[in-house]
Amino acid sequence: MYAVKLENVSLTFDINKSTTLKDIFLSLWGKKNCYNTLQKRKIAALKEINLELRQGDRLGIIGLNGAGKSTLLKVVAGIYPPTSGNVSVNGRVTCLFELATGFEMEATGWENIYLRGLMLGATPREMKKKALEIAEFSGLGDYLDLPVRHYSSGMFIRLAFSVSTSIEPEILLLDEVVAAGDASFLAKAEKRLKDLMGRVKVLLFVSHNMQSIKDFCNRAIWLDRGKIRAEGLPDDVIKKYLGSINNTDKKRGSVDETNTCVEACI
Ligand SMILES: Nc1ncnc2c1ncn2[C@@H]1O[C@H](COP(=O)(O)OP(=O)(O)OP(=O)(O)O)[C@@H](O)[C@H]1O
Repeated sequence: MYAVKLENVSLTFDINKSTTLKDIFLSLWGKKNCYNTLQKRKIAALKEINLELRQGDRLGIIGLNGAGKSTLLKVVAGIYPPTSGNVSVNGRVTCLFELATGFEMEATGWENIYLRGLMLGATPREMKKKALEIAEFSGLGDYLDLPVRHYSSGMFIRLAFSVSTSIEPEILLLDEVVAAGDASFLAKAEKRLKDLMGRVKVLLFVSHNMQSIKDFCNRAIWLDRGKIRAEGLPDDVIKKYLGSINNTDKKRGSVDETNTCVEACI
């Protein structure tokens, strides 16, 4: 039985860009046609992705900036519906990205611990048992009695990270950039995260750190302009990816370009 299955999944973002003052000046100088006040663009973030993950699969997702890695995680999380294709997920999903979103601003830290825990699939009884441990890990002390609208962004992250990592996920979606609060919190957060990544059954892990991909994953895909360019064992996929970067580097002298497919510009 699969845990995650993507069949021919494509996702295109429609972007409407208003004409700016700069565009108008450029059009006056004949540098740009500015008849349309709204320029329509399509960004093909994912193109015909096929993927099947089972228990024990720990998938590393690599690729240049803009290749579609985070979008892929968001499609699996159900945050973005695909433009075409099918996404099926069997199991409790925990997302460790965009941690600071989804709080009830008028509710206290304690109340948000319960609400988030329930949203992540824990039962009320489980949450009663876990709440104290979560509160302790967050280190937020008396702040937990206040509505979270009084929190700093670092405090949000502490709270969200503490809850999300205390509920045992079946499928863990992780974007490497988990800015987990200040230095004092970061050390214990990293340890907890590594423990969780080590024992979770199904992992989708986006990272630019190739060593982390090798350490935590047993499969990998290289996304290139929204398409899977290579898949297989992490070592092999990383070799292909880094090889292509070196080639591009030699040809162009730099690789700091984005890896996005802007399909149409009307
Ligand atoms: N909400 C959105 N609206 C419009 N375009 C988007 C949106 N989210 C992502 N994109 C576009 O989709 C493409 C893929 O973005 P994505 O964030 O998935 O890339 P990434 O591989 O995660 O990049 P990075 O390594 O820089 O984090 C980019 O061109 C980005 O501009």
